[in-house]
Amino acid sequence: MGTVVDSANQGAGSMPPNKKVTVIFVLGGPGSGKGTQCTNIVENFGYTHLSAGDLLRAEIKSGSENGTMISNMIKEGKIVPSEVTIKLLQRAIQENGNDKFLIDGFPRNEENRAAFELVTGIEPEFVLFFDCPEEEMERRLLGRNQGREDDNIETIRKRFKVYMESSLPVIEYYNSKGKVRKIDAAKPVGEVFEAVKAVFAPADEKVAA
Ligand SMILES: Nc1ncnc2c1ncn2[C@@H]1O[C@H](COP(=O)(O)OP(=O)(O)OP(=O)(O)O)[C@@H](O)[C@H]1O
Ligand SMILES: Nc1ccn([C@@H]2O[C@H](COP(=O)(O)O)[C@@H](O)[C@H]2O)c(=O)n1
Repeated sequence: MGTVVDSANQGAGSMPPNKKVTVIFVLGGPGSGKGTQCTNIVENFGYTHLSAGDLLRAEIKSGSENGTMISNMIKEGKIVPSEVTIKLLQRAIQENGNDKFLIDGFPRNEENRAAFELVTGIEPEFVLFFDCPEEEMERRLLGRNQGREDDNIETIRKRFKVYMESSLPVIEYYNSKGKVRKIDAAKPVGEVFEAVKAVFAPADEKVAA
């Protein structure tokens, strides 16, 4: 795997000294299949999956003082202030023994991206981008059935708007740096994973070499 960040050189409030981490950002629209494919990547390539949305939902459940604010933002499909999400991601990385992380659903906007880089000093190895048409994502979200408060048509439409206006520009930013690995996510799960494997397998061989 290419650049591995040495945390000793990272920004203020970063990882413990000498903890080297490799980070891959997993991005794509709501319902594009990020979580589903992260599960497959974890099983096959030894990464730890950190979903920003899951961390925020766990924070609500924990009774944190930020819980109500986070819950309201999620119900509206809005993006939670970066400092909150970054703190959760940092803590999850620090507490985990692994050194390879899939960060799913982050960065969601330019503020997320710039603040994460500033605070942690971490640059992603690459960005795995699940590209899926909106009508397919909508169909999947309406059928997900996991009791999520934001999987209703009103909030889904708001999430799509935020994705188009705030998240796609972040993907474009990384694309301009040659860091985006784009996957056709409209195909069945197994076919999508075949394309994902092709991205990870050469990187894994490089680590072994
Ligand atoms: N390739 C696929 N074909 C059909 N259904 C899929 C595919 N990938 C995932 N799904 C289903 O679509 C729904 C959304 O998938 P998933 O939760 O992985 O998306 P996500 O991108 O993580 O969503 P979110 O950003 O909202 O958390 C789930 O019910 C999942 O089982
Ligand atoms: N970087 C992020 C990620 C997520 N959120 C909020 O959580 C909602 C659900 O996210 P999923 O990735 O699980 O779909 C999302 O709509 C945001 O409200 C966030 O604020 N910042």
